[in-house]
Amino acid sequence: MNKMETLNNLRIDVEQLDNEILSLLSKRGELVKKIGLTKKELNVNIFDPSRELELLSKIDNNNPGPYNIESLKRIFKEIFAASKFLQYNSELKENKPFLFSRDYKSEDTIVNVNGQNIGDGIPRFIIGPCAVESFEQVQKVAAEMSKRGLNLLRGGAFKPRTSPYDFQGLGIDGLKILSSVSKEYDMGVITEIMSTDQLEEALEYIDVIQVGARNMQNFSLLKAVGQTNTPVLLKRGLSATIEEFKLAAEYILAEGNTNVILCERGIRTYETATRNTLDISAVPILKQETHLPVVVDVTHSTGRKDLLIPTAKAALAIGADGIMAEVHPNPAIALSDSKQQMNFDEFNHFMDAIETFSNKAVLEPVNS
Ligand SMILES: C=C(O[C@@H]1C=C(C(=O)O)C=C[C@H]1O)C(=O)O
Repeated sequence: MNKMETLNNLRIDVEQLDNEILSLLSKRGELVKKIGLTKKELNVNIFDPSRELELLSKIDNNNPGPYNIESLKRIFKEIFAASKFLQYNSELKENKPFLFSRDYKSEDTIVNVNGQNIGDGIPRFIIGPCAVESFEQVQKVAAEMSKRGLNLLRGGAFKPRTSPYDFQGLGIDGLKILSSVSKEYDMGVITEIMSTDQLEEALEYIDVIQVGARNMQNFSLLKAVGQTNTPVLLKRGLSATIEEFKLAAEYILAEGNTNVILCERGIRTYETATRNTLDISAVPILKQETHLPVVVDVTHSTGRKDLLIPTAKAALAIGADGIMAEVHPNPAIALSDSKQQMNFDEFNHFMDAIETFSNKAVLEPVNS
């Protein structure tokens, strides 16, 4: 046998052993999963450091060589870590699909807000000023929306501003304005609540609680809104992955509130041409992987009025259930986001363009 053949034969033996190690690891994995389920019944922790130390010391005592004990410890610590992962995941994945998932519920969730079924296949429009500034300001916007048959009114009363010196919103007075205007025009009110202590009082005035991007992982707020029956519009965090976004929704669903609407509002990237980068592919991913309605906030994702029409068209074309956009009677003097809110002419032009587009899309479906 020449040297090359010897090498090949040795490698064949190594592969044989690798297969045996794999099958032993697989058997170990199955045992570890059973241990995990037993621990769950006993209500004890998955991670057991003293058990791991005991196993490492046995490995040290029984080590026949040639590997040194430090190498073996690293290998076995990896095995322990993979085993704990199996135990945590067998609990989550095998016994209980995530409540947001299509595995848990295959049909689309439809959230009814003031007679509008968000998620039923018809595009919905959530329109209003960035911040509530006065009764007249909100009333003017509502009147303009009403002319177009729109009845989902947004407006911020509690404003999470980047600078503490910027306008922080009118608070409860802002909610009262939203509520009385919405009664006058028969509209549903969507507004952001920033903390649990605002929640109870706010519920008297609003129809949809918005959890803003900066609060997407405020877990106590998510749990608190989950304990209500009021629909929740959950915005994607500034730098949140889709996985983190879905898990934030899970916090709300796990408390029993099934009326959750997801809102893609752009994410932070290196790109500076837009305020945020609209992650348009998040829409079909969320539609595939969750049963929840998905809306796109074209104002915050772009921060540019010239991009509102194309991004809204793209959002609807790719499967969004609705569009959120900001409108102000006089954006130049708005107390927040003055550059990105539409005035009434721009708003009507926007709606004309989107209505034509979505009717056309319905009449002439694009064959893929
Ligand atoms: C399997 C167990 O759970 C964990 C994983 C271990 C392992 O892979 O051997 C050991 C201790 C625990 O941290 C166990 O407790 O026995």
